[in-house]
Amino acid sequence: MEKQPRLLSSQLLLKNRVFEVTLNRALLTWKEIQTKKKRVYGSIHSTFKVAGSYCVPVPEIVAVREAEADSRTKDEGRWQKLSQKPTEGYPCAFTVSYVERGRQHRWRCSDVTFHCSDWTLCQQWVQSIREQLLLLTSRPKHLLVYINPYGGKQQGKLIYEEKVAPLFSRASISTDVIVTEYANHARDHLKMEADLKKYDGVVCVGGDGMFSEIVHGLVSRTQADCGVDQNCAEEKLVPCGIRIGIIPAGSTDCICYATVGTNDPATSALHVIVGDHQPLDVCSVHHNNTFLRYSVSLLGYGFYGDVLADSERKRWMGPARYNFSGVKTFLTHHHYEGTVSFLPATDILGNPRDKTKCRAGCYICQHNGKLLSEEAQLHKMEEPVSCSETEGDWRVIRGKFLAINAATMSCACPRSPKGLSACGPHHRPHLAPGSTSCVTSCATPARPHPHPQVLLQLSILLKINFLRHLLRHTNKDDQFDLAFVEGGGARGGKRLFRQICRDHPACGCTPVNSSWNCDGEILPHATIEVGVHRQLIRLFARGIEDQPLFEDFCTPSVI
Ligand SMILES: CCCCCCCCCCCCC/C=C/[C@@H](O)[C@H](COP(=O)(O)O)NC(=O)CCCCCCCCCCCCCCC
Ligand SMILES: Nc1ncnc2c1ncn2[C@@H]1O[C@H](COP(=O)(O)OP(=O)(O)O)[C@@H](O)[C@H]1O
Ligand SMILES: [Ca+2]
Repeated sequence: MEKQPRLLSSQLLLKNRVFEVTLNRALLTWKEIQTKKKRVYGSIHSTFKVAGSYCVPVPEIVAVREAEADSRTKDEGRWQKLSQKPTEGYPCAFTVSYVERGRQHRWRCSDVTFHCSDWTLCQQWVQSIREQLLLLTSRPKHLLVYINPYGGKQQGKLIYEEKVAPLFSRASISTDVIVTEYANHARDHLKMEADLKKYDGVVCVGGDGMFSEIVHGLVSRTQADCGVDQNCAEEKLVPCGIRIGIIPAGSTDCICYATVGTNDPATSALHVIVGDHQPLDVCSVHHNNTFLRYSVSLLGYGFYGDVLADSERKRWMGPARYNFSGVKTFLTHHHYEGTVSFLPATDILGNPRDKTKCRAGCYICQHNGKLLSEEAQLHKMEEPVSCSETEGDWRVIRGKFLAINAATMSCACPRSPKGLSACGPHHRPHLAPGSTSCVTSCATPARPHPHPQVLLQLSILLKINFLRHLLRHTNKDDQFDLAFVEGGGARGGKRLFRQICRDHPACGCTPVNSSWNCDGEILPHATIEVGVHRQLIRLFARGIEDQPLFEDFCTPSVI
């Protein structure tokens, strides 16, 4: 990093020890100065030695404030050593709150209090840090908060009041809070009433369904303001100008987990405070040229549709309803006949087994997902032909499916920390490359194909394999090396599935239709068209950071 000019540097006390504290535009650093007795030519000299050294990036400082009346009397001896005397009767200490990184991508707000020799110096420090914070223009100052009191374990209000509101107030963020009173309250308020010009962002306290309400409200509002017709499947949608923060308080919370790395309310609040940007792709779902819904996480027919339909009847169980309905659905083993048509994504990175990881500041997400490396060229040539037919550029798969899943993001969540998309080495695709990942688990093939990765198995074997496939969600293994699972990318901006046919007679043991699970909301239509809209929304998130090697709470970084 380019060396930044020093703005301020002083010797200050921290826990009764002397530190050299320095502020520049990028970093706040503090280095301990230990006094050590050293014998030189027979006389005792006091020499300084630099020991522990810590730093916090300025953008990760949450706030600075003057500390309350402090333990100055205790420090008297130390100040005398530094030949300084603290001013009587004034606060001579200031506290810096900053982001501290913990295990598994968790962030915490920590405090460090520095004691100054006089009031003027203390004021100078507080002022200088505040000035640096004011330069961070991407930080939100005024937020509109929607709380779903009904989702997850019905703790949304409590989570916000106890874990989030105190952090927002520490960061001097003002809020207007709406606790929703019915389903689609937040969506309709955003679409028709909210004065969005007043806010720097919208915060959603709830699960993926609540986030979906916010997305629908904002996207619909933006299209209405710009005269774009959502019913026209071919329309290019206009990106939303306002960012969304997600405080996880739902049952799966995969959009939060996949963009931050954990489902922890305080971590999410800190991501909002520091004002990061994470663009996300959004799928639009149409039926007969009528707009149905948007999807950001999972659009799943068959297994996940059936799990959802069953689990909604067991809401009283809370998040555990999915496990119960998951096992039940697995054991009932329904499969559905249908046709999937899609345009393979050959012009982007993020193929199955792509070696690049999508991490904070991802190169692929920032560079329009264009084919940029030789490695990607190679993927293009190796793209499997699979069991599908082709119709021009389109690939068509007909068969009996246990599940058809289109994941616009990794769908990583505590149940499946690596997510379920086929893209990326650990199945964590890019967050905004402009494609969706289509994973089909077929029961019987319409036509077997010799390619080893897409050869489909008979359904009795499939049942065993499907369990193995599910089990692999829970660990690091490759979910897509099983013979009956097909994974592939589908191109964005075009129709992904042309139709899932209802009219093929199914074999006697199978109900005719499942329903679509669209980000956890039931879509009753079977035939749908899906298109991907690149980077349509932006979150207050950084993407998943590379994990530090050390285990314990560790920031401020030790230099
Ligand atoms: C044997 C253990 C297998 C564990 C398999 C775990 C698979 C988890 C995949 C998770 C995909 C998540 C996609 C997320 C979608 C969400 O947008 C959406 C809404 O979120 P919200 O509740 O916050 O509003 N969530 C969902 O649709 C929930 C899907 C959850 C499915 C759980 C399935 C459990 C399956 C258990 C099968 C066990 C078979 C055992 C046989 C003896
Ligand atoms: N006040 C409310 N009362 C009832 N339902 C609500 C309310 N606010 C939002 N909802 C709806 O609650 C459903 C579940 O919310 P969600 O955040 O997805 O929680 P969960 O993760 O538990 O499913 C969503 O369909 C959402 O539209
Ligand atoms: Ca839900």
